[in-house]
Amino acid sequence: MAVYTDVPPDELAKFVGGYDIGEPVSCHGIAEGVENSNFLLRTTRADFILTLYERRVNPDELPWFLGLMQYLAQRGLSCPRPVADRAGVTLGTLAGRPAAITTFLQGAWPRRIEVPHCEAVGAAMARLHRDGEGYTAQRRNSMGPAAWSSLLDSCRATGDQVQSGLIAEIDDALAFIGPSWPGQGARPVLPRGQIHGDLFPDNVFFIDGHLSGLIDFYFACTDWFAYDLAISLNAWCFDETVTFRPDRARAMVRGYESVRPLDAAERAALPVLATGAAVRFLLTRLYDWLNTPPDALVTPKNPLDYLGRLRFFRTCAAPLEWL
Ligand SMILES: Nc1ncnc2c1ncn2[C@@H]1O[C@H](COP(=O)(O)OP(=O)(O)OP(=O)(O)O)[C@@H](O)[C@H]1O
Ligand SMILES: N[C@@H](CCO)C(=O)O
Repeated sequence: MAVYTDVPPDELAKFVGGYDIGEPVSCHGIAEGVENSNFLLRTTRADFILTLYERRVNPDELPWFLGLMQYLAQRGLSCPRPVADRAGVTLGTLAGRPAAITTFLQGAWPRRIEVPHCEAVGAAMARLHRDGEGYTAQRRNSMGPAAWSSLLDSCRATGDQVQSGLIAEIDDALAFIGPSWPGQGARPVLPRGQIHGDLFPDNVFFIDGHLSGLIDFYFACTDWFAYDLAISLNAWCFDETVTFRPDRARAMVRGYESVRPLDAAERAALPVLATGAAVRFLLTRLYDWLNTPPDALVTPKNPLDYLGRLRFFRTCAAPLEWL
């Protein structure tokens, strides 16, 4: 369960009193997620999400994330909208943590992924890329290639306990990715802008098979659009046995291109971008696996699911034959 910080009732009442959203009726910790503490806050007027920012979020960057969500929501993208307090401020402090209240999004994430989900996610991602264009403030990808070596170093001593040879395999992948990444040497740069950066199934809500919205923008950043697609190809297009599902991947790319066609350089870069995305989530999962105490109220995700993805994408020739 991802509730790292308890909120005393008197502090909650004082905090909510700063907003014009009614009186708090209940506030329950939400079991899902691994990054932040999330609560379903029910007031006399409506349901909201209360988030206390924990681990990987740099508090100085919170105004950028909240501003992006506000901007995208104003352009019609269905995503949580930060709620301003009576002074017009969307970011506060609660129980010693940075905290914000956002609107509650109806729907549920798909427990069983079907091909049409993938097409809908592709289209929604492309709309996010298009609609984010007027949000000009940039945020460097703090989980991009520049961060991977030090993450790997922090796992180096104990990583092979998870699987023998794992660290050497990641070292080898990084040596391949480094010079092959867009913008390196003669490699072309790609179209870039605001990306979600973590568009996994548990961050996309559906109602009756229709996509109802996107949540969790706290890894959003300014990066190659095609890298966002590469992240979601990893997250959505493998089954439970970590077998690649080309039907899902084709549907995702089709959905994406119904809004924003990929150019030739983006298509050619997809294998290395997908390899990099596999390394990124393998590393963060590995770090969490090695550093989460057994009695913690959060269940770390299995890093080896991403080793399977990494191996798959490393064997793909460019351009991907299934596109
Ligand atoms: N705006 C929202 N509307 C409705 N439910 C929400 C909203 N935001 C979060 N939730 C609920 O809280 C859960 C966890 O939220 P979120 O994914 O943002 O947490 P996280 O700790 O950042 O997780 P992750 O591991 O995906 O990074 C979601 O799966 C969803 O059930
Ligand atoms: N979506 C990530 C967790 C949040 O960073 C994962 O599944 O590894």
